[in-house]
Parts: sequence; C-alpha cells; structure tokens
Amino acid sequence: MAQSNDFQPGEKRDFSGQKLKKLPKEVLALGSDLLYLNLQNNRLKCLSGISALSKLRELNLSSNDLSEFPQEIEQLKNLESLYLSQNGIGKIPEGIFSQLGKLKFLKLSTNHLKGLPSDLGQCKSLWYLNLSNNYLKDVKVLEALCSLKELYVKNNKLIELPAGLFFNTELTMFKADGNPLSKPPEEVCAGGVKSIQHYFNTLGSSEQRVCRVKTMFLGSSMAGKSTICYSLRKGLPVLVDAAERTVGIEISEVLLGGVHFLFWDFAGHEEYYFTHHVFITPQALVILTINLGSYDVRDPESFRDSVSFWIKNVHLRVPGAVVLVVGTHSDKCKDAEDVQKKKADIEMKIKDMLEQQRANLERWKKNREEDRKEPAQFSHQLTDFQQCTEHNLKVLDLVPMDCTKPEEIEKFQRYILCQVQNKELFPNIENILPKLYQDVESSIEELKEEKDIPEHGVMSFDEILKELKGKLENLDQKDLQPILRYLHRIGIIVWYEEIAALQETVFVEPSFLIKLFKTVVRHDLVNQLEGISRKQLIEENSLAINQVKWINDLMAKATLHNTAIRVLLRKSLKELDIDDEDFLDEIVGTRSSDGMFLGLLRQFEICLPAKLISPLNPEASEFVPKKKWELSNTSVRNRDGACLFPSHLKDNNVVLKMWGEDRKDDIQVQVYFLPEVPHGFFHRLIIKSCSFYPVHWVGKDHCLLSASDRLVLLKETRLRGDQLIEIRCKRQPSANASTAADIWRPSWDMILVVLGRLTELTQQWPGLCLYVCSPCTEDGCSDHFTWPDWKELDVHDLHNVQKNEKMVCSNGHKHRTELLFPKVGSHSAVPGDQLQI
Ligand SMILES: Nc1nc2c(ncn2[C@@H]2O[C@H](COP(=O)(O)OP(=O)(O)OP(=O)(O)O)[C@@H](O)[C@H]2O)c(=O)[nH]1
Repeated sequence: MAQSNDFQPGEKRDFSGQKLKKLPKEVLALGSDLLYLNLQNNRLKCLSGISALSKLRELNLSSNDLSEFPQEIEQLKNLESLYLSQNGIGKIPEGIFSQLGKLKFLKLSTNHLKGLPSDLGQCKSLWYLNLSNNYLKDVKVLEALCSLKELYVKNNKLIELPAGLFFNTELTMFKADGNPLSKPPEEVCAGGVKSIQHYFNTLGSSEQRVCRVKTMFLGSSMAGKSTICYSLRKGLPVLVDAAERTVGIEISEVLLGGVHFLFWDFAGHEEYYFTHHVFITPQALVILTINLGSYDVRDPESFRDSVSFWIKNVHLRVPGAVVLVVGTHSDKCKDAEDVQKKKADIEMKIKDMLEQQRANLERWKKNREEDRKEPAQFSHQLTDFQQCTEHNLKVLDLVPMDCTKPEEIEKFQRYILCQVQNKELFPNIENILPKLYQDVESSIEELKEEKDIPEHGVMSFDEILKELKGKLENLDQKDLQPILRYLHRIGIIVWYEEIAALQETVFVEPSFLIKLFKTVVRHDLVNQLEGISRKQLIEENSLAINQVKWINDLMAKATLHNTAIRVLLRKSLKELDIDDEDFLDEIVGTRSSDGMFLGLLRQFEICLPAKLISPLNPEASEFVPKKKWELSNTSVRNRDGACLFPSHLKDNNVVLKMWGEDRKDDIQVQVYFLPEVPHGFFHRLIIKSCSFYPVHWVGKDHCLLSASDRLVLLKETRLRGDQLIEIRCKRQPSANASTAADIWRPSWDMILVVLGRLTELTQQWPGLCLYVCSPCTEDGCSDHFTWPDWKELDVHDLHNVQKNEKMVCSNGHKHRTELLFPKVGSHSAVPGDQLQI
C-alpha cells in the first residue's frame, strides 16, 4: 500500500472531512499531475470527472455517500490503492476490475455488497482485500487472486469457503468471524489459515454432516422451562413438582427429526443471571418461556420481569439471536380469548420495545453525525453506532401452550424442528466436519465412563490432549483446538479461550461447573448459611458463633467468609454424592490453601478477594493508635479471608460518607450505554477496578477508588432516560506539580485505567454501544464534549487531538482542556503507553 508521504507535495492532495458533495474543480484541473487523492469523510454521491486524474495511484473515498460503484474508476489504470469502505455500494459492475491490473490494495468494507464481479479475480497483484461487513454469500472468485496475502470477510453471509482460497493464494491473514459458516465451521476459521488448510486436508473423504443446535431455555422462575425441556425429551407431558426448582443450568441432549438439540435449562431466578450470561453463547436457539397464567396485561412489572428483562439481556449478549417465545400455562388463563389477548399484548410490547431501542440508537447516531467536527477522530464511535443499529434480534411470535396436553407437546416438537430447519433463521445448524470430530467426542465420553476424566471435569488442555492421545494416537494440539472450540459452541464442553486466565482450562462437565457456582451465587444465600448443621460446622472447625458472624457479614458487608464458602461447598458436593476426600479437598481447599473453587470464582470475576478486618476497606490493615500503620500484607492468604459479592450490596452509604458531596469543579467523564447498562455489568466493573486499586469502598451502584491523594468515584446512574456510568474525580492540587496539566495527570491516569477495564468488560456484550464524553459543568447546561476515538489512540495522541487550551461548549461556556480530556505530559499515563483494551 502506498503512503501519502511517498509522494511529492505537488503530487498529493488531502480533501478529507470537508463536507464535499462533488469533486472540487481545482483538483480535477491537476489532471495527470496528481498521484494521491484523499477524499474520505465527505458527502460525495458521484465522482464525475475523476477520469481526468489518469495517473492517480492512491484514491481514498471511504466514508462518503456513494451508493453505486463509480464507473469512471475503470479509467484510472494506474491505481494501486483504492479505499471505498463505509459507503452504501450495493453492486460492482462487471468489467471494471479487469482494467485495474495494477491494483494491490482494495478496501470495500461496510457497504451493501451482495456479490462480487467475476473479473475481480483478474487483479493478480492484489495482496490486501477487505470485504467485511457486507452481505456476501459466495467468494469463489477470490480463488484466482494468486498474490492475495490478507483477506477480511467478517460479518457477511458466507456458508462455505472455497478450499482453493487457502491453497492457490499466498494468504497469511484471514478473518471471517460473524459468518454463518458450516464448511469450515467458524471455530476452524478462528485458528487462522493454517487451521483452515488443516481442516480441508483432514476432511478428505471422511466428511460428516452434523445438525446440532444449542437450545437455551430462559425465563422467570416457575415459567415452565424444565417442564418443556423434560416433555420435549420424552415426547409426553412431564409435570415437574412445583417445589423442584432448577439450580444453575441443566444440560441434556435430544434427537428430533435428525437434529440434535442440546438443551440448556437455565434457572429462572434473576440472581442466578449474574453467572448465566457467560453461558449464553451465539448461534443458539433461545426459548423464552413465559407463564401466561400469571401474566397480567395491565401490570408493567409483569412484562418487565417475565419478558423484557430476558429479551434485553439476550439482545446485549447475543444480538443476532433467534428468540422463540412460548407462553405456558394457557390452561390457567380464563379462556381462549384471554390467551389471545395476552399473546397479542406481549407481542406488541416486545415489538414496541425493540423499535424504541432502535429509534434511540438512530437518534444517537444522527446526533453524532451532525455534530462531528473533526470526523476522522470520531469515525469509530460512528461505526460502533452503525453496527449496533444493524444488529437484528429475531423474536418469533408467541406460541401459547398447555404443557399438560400430549398433543401440544408433539406440536411444539414439530414447531421447533421446523424453525431450526429454516435456513433464513438458522443458516448453519449443519456443519461439515472431518470424522476426527466425532472420534474426539466419543473418546471424551469413553474417558468419562472409564473415569479417566475426573468427575468435576476440570482439566488442563494438555491433560485432556494426553488422555485423548491414549485413544487417538495421531491427535495433536492443532487438531484438538478447533474441535474443542466446536464442542464449546454447541454446548458439550466449556472452554473460555478468550479469557486469559482460563485459556488453559477445559470444563468437560459444564453442568458440574455451573452447580458449583450456584453454591454461592444464589438468591437464598442467607437461608443456606442458616441451614448449615452443627456437624457441618465441626467438619470445618467452626462454631455456631462463626455461623452468626457469616450471616451478619453477608448482610452488612456483602462479604462471605472463605470458611463459610468451604462449608457450603462441601455440603453441595455431598448432595451430588461426591465423597472422595482427596477430590473434595482439591476443590474445596483448606484454611491454608485455596481450593480450585475459590480460584474459579475469581477467574470468572464473580467476587473480589477481601479481608474482614476493617469495616470500610476489607483490604486495609488495622489502625492502632501510636503504632505505625502499614500496608496490608496481601501475601497472607486465607487467614480471615473472605470474598466480596457486590450483588449483595444494599446501599451506597459507605461510599458516600468517604466521598462527600459532588462538586461542580470535579472532573467528570460520562460513559453512555446503549441500549442500557447490562445486568451485572457494574458489579463486574467493581470487581475489575477494585482488583487494580486495593484501597476502595463499594456500594450498590457506587464505587470509590483511591490511589495516593486521589479519589475516583464510579456510579451507575440515569440522565434524561439514558443509562450511564459516571466517573468523577475531585480537584486536588498536588504541591509539587509544575503545570496545570501535571496537577490533573494522576487523576486522568486513574480514569484511563478504569475506562480500560470498562472497555475490556464491554467485549462480553457485543450488542452494546458506548458513547464517551465529558459534560459541560455549568449549571443548567446539557452540552458535552465528545471523546475522540480513544480506544484506538495511544495516550499521547489523545493529548494531541485536543490542541486548544480552552474549549467552548455550544452554549458558550469555556473550559480548560485538561479538565475535559486527559492532557498528559511527555511521559505516558498508563503503563505501556497504550490503553489496555
Ligand atoms: N397447569 C400447567 N402447569 C404447568 C404448565 N407448565 C408448567 N407447569 C407447572 O409449573 C410449575 C413450574 O414449572 P417448571 O418447569 O419447574 O418451571 P421453571 O421455569 O423450570 O422454574 P425454575 O426451575 O425456577 O427456573 C411446575 O409445577 C409445572 O408442573 C402448564 O402449561 N400448565
């Protein structure tokens, strides 16, 4: 790719971000002298006259309003680099690319392309091609691009990839996430070109077609999820006892009409949802179960609890999911008319809710488009909005059902089968897999039966590979990786490759893992503590007096003593009939060493390790008058150890007492969440941020972090109907700071660390869109200053894009720039110079 600085001053022109609607005459007059032209971020709809620039080697037309591919480009026979991303191009006519024999670099991402012209294959020098975010179903033509080194086809509609693409070209970089791929499946592509080549090589003649779909049952407690699950499995109504509540998630497999359904039955209590979201994975069928009998059309709470809570969370976590809504207990409704009334009400409210969310996003997007002053710096915020508005949660019409009737169960079986076989809804339930996949899966089953895999099923990648090699001699690491990724997607195992701390750990028995979590992540934790027997206390060398303290500390400080966790865990493991003492010790741990369970809780960011010495700051050491106060020794583990579970926090009193009043001259950053702050997000942010700043105070939706003389407050709040997390820091001039920017540096350091953690977290919710700004702090002014694309910049850039000493809001209020944006000196604010995102 040519760079603008490869050209002499007279050979290049930059007209980016000038709201141009047509090509400026002065440019066209340059004719064959011009080699480089940058027209990105304008409003161009056509390019009449561009053929005059016959020697052009690089042309940047990204972020314009082109809806048709400009035909005149065919005359720019010297073009080497062409940028056309973020336009609305729907079609490329035949015969253009056959004229562009020198083209090396082509960017066509984020357009509306449904197909590619056959002569694209004639661009034999093309080494970079970006076609991401289009609607392509077929890329066979690219097999002819023998020089191709980098290819991006993310977020298209590709089902199959042509094998020749990976054997005839020089491809080293290939990205295809977000396609409904069945050959090869997405998880093979995630392993890169080598993994795809390996897939096609091993596929050979051993090709197997496998139809499988992970099916997740979500909905409030008592809605009838387990009843449907069991009944579908049996093909007959199975009535579950009302006292029998699902704890955690139950997993089972059912074969219906040639399709394997992996049922994941999630417990309905909202408290359980905190650990559920990590198990809600893409490309699955979601069955949202609603109890029609108890649903009340006049009560907004009824819709919130039984419908919107679930739909909103699915939307944030798996934005492209298909949600099938089923209304159980139709026999408990007054009559058929009542059933229809409730059905119509729920469908209408869902439609309204999704439309409102969409309209809100559009409104934000439009605002951003209108007030973009230096577009290049804000283009990513816009792209985020664009992508969010394109997410399309498909919610199917509600199916009313009486789970006590055999004919309704049969009808529902046929219905879900019909839905998953609909290629529009589920383009890739069929996967074409090498036989090795089946061999590995069967071998895992055998190893379980032979007890070579421990009952808890928690193993390192290397251990599982070693065990499997005993059965499949030639299996190696590169074979196993995509197979485990596939088994994770369809719900047979759990493997969080993307979480650094869990990369090496494979959970071969997901339901066991989930049951363990439910020991402590549950709505009735206080009851569980109260229910501990004397015998169980003695086993952990504890007394009844300890039990009272455990309960009090949980209720007052949301902290659960590690000893109490051990007692509860031992109890639930015994209930699961696990009595192997060595195994129990390994999981439960002892007073002097943490068991595997505590490690898992922390790795999954469910709780924060804490100490119980100070009521304000669990990590701080005790203050004794006249004795030197020392920093707490974090290496002393477990003695007095406990875990903080933020979901049990009831108010913000402790935080507010330390922080005092908000002040007008606080520096403030607002992070708007669209459509909303996901359930459990703030609690995870508390855990992440407090792990970084050990001196902290926490509350229900507030958290205060401290480092040297700085305090940074985070709070989840609402403003004019929008949800946001606000980050504040009080003015605290440092005695030895020489400039105004230096005074604020330590505060911005902390804010940037928090923002880094926050962004890291948002990756778990792909349906989420963030908008970051600093508000104008004048009384009554609602204007704000948009942050540039801070995720993309390093800290120095962030300083450089704010050139002014003062900035003025649209209502004329002046602010010093260092109070609005991180203005750092010559050294970096965050270790490593780059925001750790
Ligand atoms: N009459 C009637 N009873 C139903 C129907 N569906 C479920 N039930 C009963 O409703 C109760 C709750 O059903 P479950 O299947 O346990 O509910 P769940 O959604 O799994 O609840 P959690 O385990 O708490 O998440 C059970 O007693 C079922 O027998 C139905 O269509 N009609």
